[in-house]
Amino acid sequence: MSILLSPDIRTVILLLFAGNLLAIVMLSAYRRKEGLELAYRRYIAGKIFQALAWMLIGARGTIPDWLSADVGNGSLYVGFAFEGLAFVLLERREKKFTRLYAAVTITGIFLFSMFSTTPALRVALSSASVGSITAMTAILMLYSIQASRLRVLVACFYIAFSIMLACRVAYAVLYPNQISVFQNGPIQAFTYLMTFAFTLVGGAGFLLLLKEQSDDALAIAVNELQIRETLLTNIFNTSSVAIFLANDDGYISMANQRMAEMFGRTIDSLIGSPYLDCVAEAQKDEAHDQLQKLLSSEISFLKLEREYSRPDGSHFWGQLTATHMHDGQKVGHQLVGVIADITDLKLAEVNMRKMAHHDPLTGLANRALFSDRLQQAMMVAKRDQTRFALLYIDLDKFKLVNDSFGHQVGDKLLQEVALRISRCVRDSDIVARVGGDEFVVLLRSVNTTENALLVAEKVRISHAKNFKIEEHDLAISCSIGVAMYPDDGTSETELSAKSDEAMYKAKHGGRDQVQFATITTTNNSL
Ligand SMILES: Nc1nc2c(ncn2[C@@H]2O[C@H](COP(=O)(O)OP(=O)(O)OP(=O)(O)O)[C@@H](O)[C@H]2O)c(=O)[nH]1
Repeated sequence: MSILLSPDIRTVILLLFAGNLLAIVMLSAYRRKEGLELAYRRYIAGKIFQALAWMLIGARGTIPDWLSADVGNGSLYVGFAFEGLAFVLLERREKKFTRLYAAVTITGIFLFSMFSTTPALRVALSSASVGSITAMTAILMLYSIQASRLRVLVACFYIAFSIMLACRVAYAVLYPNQISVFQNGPIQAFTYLMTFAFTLVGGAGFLLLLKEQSDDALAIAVNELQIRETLLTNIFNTSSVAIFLANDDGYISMANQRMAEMFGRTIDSLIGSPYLDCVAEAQKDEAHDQLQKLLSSEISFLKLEREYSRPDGSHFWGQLTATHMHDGQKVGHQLVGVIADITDLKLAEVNMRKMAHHDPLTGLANRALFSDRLQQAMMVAKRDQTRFALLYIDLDKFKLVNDSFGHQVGDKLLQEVALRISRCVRDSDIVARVGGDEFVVLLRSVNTTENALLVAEKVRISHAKNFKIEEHDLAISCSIGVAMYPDDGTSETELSAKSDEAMYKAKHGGRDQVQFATITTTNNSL
């Protein structure tokens, strides 16, 4: 007991040195959480400076006095400043605190070097500086954003230590002859033992607070993960697109409700079945190759349009977006696929394409498509040195039908006429509607004027039978102009102009007849 009350001060200083040294060793092995490194490094630095300080102070008498007193005390302030800063930085990583601690420490060092002329003044100045730093740390910890119980407790220790140091300052000022650094006695013993206890409590407190911060961060991370999981589950379950996971054998391991609906199957029947089973037969080989590339990481992303099949035999078009995923050793290679049903889009696309090239009333080719086919036919005929015929057909007095029975009847008549003309020619020929009641026919397979006349006459005669439109029995004839490639022209403009000219010849000749651009043929006689 007597040893406890009057320990040798040098021994206690040695203990303080050793205690700080051990704290450094222990802390170096501690694994801290990311983001807390700055506080952790400051604390270690604090312990290094404190160990150095106690070593220099303890060596008083064996090393130069300025080194022991000035550098030793300076190191002590810096050590406590780093330690205090570490506690503050655990929660608030702000530069202003570093500046605050630096200012107080530098002031302490300056005052000590200027005014520590007597042992008592040294004690007073040293205690005042350390006390100010620890008091500041306690206040900053208590004013933290969320002071936990542990933080308040550590701050209380700091306050107690500051109060003790304040008492020591007062004692040194009041009784300057009774105090110096190495003087033995109960007050000195109490001071140093408190400092030792404070060192232990501070170290344990810091580690616990470090752990508390890590736990809090972990709890926040877990909470965020749970929120994300809930969000992802909701997206997965309520998505309007099919979402699935497939393992490295291409077997589906997870599928959402939309996928089951899209494929006309149950989720249970999808899970465990090969993804390729869902692909339409015609695309299976290609899909297999792409799946292999994805699963072997040859490609990491895939976006394409694919035809899928359902167990009832029906098909639909889907846009597949697939990504390759590798999740450590747990699940290995995985494929994440998203399929959007684009069947309606595809149909609309087909219709749009058709509308761009076809006459909406009759379904025949329009002028653009006809022109394209005519160009092709000219190229082929030029290369093969063959001929072909172009018919220009205009209905006779069609206006009368419109005027007498209305446009609706006129439209239906045009549809019927389109049908009759189409039936007179081969599938390889092209029939187009290029104006109100004007049609053109490209006879690819006809290379003599005789044959051209035969087909043109067939078209003309196909109009001889009355058209039954609604309750009306309509008679309508047509005038046909024929141009031959290359005899009448070798360009679209020339051929069109010549067939048009021939058609007008037929109109002027009394209608219901066929006229050639360059040879005169009176059809009615045929
Ligand atoms: N019902 C209907 N009529 C159309 C359409 N496009 C044009 N027409 C009409 O078709 C008629 C074409 O008349 P024209 O070729 O000028 O003259 P026509 O009465 O046939 O007399 P000719 O050609 O001289 O024998 C006009 O009355 C146009 O308004 C259409 O899509 N539907």
